[in-house]
Order: sequence, then structure tokens, then C-alpha cells
Amino acid sequence: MSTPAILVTGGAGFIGSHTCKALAGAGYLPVTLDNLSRGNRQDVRWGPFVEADTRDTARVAAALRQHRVSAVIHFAAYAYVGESVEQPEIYYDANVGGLLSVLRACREAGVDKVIFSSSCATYGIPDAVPICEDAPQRPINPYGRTKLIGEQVLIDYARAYGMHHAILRYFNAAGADPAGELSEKHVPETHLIPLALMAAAGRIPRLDVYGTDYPTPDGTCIRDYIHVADLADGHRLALTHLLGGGADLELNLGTGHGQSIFEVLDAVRRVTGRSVPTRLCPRRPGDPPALVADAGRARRMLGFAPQHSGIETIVRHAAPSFGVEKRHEERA
Ligand SMILES: NC(=O)c1ccc[n+]([C@@H]2O[C@H](COP(=O)([O-])OP(=O)(O)OC[C@H]3O[C@@H](n4cnc5c(N)ncnc54)[C@H](O)[C@@H]3O)[C@@H](O)[C@H]2O)c1
Ligand SMILES: O=c1ccn([C@@H]2O[C@H](COP(=O)(O)OP(=O)(O)O[C@H]3O[C@H](CO)[C@@H](O)[C@H](O)[C@H]3O)[C@@H](O)[C@H]2O)c(=O)[nH]1
Repeated sequence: MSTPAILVTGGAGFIGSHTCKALAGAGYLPVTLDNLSRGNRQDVRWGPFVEADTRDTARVAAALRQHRVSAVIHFAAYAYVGESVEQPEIYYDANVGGLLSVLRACREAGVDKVIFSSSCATYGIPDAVPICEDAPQRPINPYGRTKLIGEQVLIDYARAYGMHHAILRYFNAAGADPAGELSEKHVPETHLIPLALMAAAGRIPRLDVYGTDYPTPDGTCIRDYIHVADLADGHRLALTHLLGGGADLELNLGTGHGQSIFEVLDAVRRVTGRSVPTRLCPRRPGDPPALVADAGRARRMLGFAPQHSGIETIVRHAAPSFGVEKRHEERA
């Protein structure tokens, strides 16, 4: 039997490149399609590369046909809350327009299985944590709205066209390939753990802590940090489920445990043995106080069980990406 080919849009990006590695390890051929606006060509190492924009429907359809693709994993999107508030047009265009174009290409090429990168940002400010999948989805910024629209498009396309889907709502992706073949990087860099490591390494003067007056035990925001290798494995499981004829899925991918900003900074200090200079700042607009997944449905439906997602492991695997010496080499 030939190796099933999977089109991975955004496969040159952070989560996409880690997922391509996991897919190749599981016997799939990942075909990356990326416009390199925010990804890295050198991280496309586990299958062919198509440099194209998702909105170029003809190029996407040609890639699907050329590689006889069995399913699509659609990562390609812009993913910054603040930027989406400043420039909503590029978000609706790339995130919603890109998805519509990929789905049109799938229908033209006869591909009927799509895995979609959604986000806990679709929940907005939740009424309660942990957040289960049936909680109300009331995004509070354009980024979250583009993801919710994407989910709704997929649900409508399933009813009308029989397009099968797995909607995966990631919580905070972090860390890097445990084997060290890929690093944690984002363009531009605005994420907490990378910036804390850069502050520990002396590459930036300090980490700004956005808000210490939230209704949380230490006053800082709580997030559910999930290791990128665990997220990659979640995609492998969802793909196996869909290719095996399993029902459509709408799942959180998180750990079920939250860390405050101060707890993350403590982990960075413990792992690196270095101090993290900080400056206490006002809240960043658009940040919900606490986002933690109810991870039960993914466990029940897919057997999803994060292996690397302790905060210290995440920080230890991310640290080399930022040139911070690890204090606990023996524990790698
Ligand atoms: N990082 C997180 O914590 C997180 C959490 C929830 C959801 N997500 C979602 O996961 C997906 C991947 O996120 P990431 O952190 O790996 O981001 P990333 O920016 O590292 O990767 C996105 C990739 O998509 C590519 N891309 C963007 N627009 C494109 C277009 N129009 N055509 C072709 N390629 C395009 C970029 O070049 C980049 O390589 C995104 O859809 C994001 O919204 C991320
Ligand atoms: O310099 C910094 C950077 C971040 N934070 C705080 O740290 C927390 C986490 O922030 P960040 O790492 O920027 O992640 P999020 O804003 O939670 O967004 C990420 O996680 C979302 C899911 O929660 C995804 O949808 C987004 O794409 C992804 O960027 C938030 O409370 C931030 O205010 C700081 O205090 N200082």
C-alpha cells in the first residue's frame, strides 16, 4: 500500500512543522503548502514543499491532485490577537478566505477530510474553567471570530457537501521538538515562554508582565500550556480517526491544567537557573483572565494523553531555542 499523502497548509510554521515530523514518523507523507509569510523553509524536512498561498485555489487543487492527497490539515492562518484588532482585514482575508479557498480546492479534487486549527480564543471570556467543548463561544477579538467562522463553515460544509472534519481548539502551544530537530519560534515573537527565556538569556532587557490585578490567585493570567509535540500527536490521532471513517470531531486540545504567568516565570528560573527580570505592566487588551481546557472529550474520543506537557518539560525543551543553558541536562 502506498504512503497516504496529507496536505499540511502552514506546515512551515511552529505547530505545522512539528506535526509534519509526527506524521512522517507515523507513516504518512506530509506535503507542506505555505507562503512563508511567517514560516521557515528550513523547517520543511519531512516531505515535499509547495510554496503557495492558500487563497490560490488553483495551486492548492493542483497540489492535492499531484500528490493524491487523502486529507488536509489546515494550519495556515495569522494568529495574533493584538494584530487582529489593528488589522482585521488581513485576518478575515487569510483565515476565512484561505479556508474557503482550501475547501473549494478539496471539493474540486475530491478530498473530503479536513482537520482545522481552531483556538480556545473562540470561547472569549468563559463563564467557568475548565472549559468544555459545549461552552458558549463568544470570541472577544477578530482573531477568535475568524476561527469561530471557520468552525461554522466546516459544520455547514459537512451537512451540505459531506466534507468530514476535525475541529481542534488548541490552548497555548509551547515547547519544541524533544529530539531538538525543531525549535520554538514565532514571527513576530510575542509569546510568554519565548520572551521569558529571552529575558533570562539577556537577549531582551526584561519581560513585561501584562496585568497583576486579574481575579486569579496571584493576580496574573492563567493559561493551559500544551507541548507542541503533544499537539502534533493529537493531529495524528485525529487523522487516523477520520481516515478510519470516524465521526466528525470538535475537540479541545489542552492539558486540563493551568499556570499563571508567575508560575511560568518560576519554572523558567528553576530550569535555567537564571533570573528573569520583569516589569509589572497594565493589562494587555483582549486577554481573558483564565483559559484552561476540559480535556476529557479528546481523551475519550481519541485516547489523547499529553506526554510532554508539564510546564518544566515545556520550558526545558524550548530553552535551547533561545540560547539559554539548561541546568538539568541529565533530565532531557
Ligand atoms: N500557537 C498557538 O498557541 C495556537 C493556539 C491556537 C490555535 N493556533 C492556530 O494554529 C495554527 C498554527 O499556528 P502556529 O502557532 O504554528 O503559527 P505560525 O505562524 O508559526 O504558522 C502559520 C503558518 O501559516 C503560514 N501562512 C499564513 N498565512 C498563509 C497563507 N495565506 N497561505 C499559505 N500559508 C500561510 C505561515 O507562513 C506560517 O508558516 C494557526 O491556524 C493558529 O491560529 C495556534
Ligand atoms: O510579554 C508577554 C507576553 C505574554 N504575556 C501574557 O502571557 C499570557 C499568554 O500570552 P501569549 O503567550 O501571548 O499567548 P496568548 O495571547 O494566550 O495566545 C496564544 O494562545 C492562544 C490560545 O490561548 C492562541 O489562539 C494564539 O494564537 C496564541 O498566540 C497572556 O496572559 C499574556 O498577557 C505577558 O505577560 N507578557
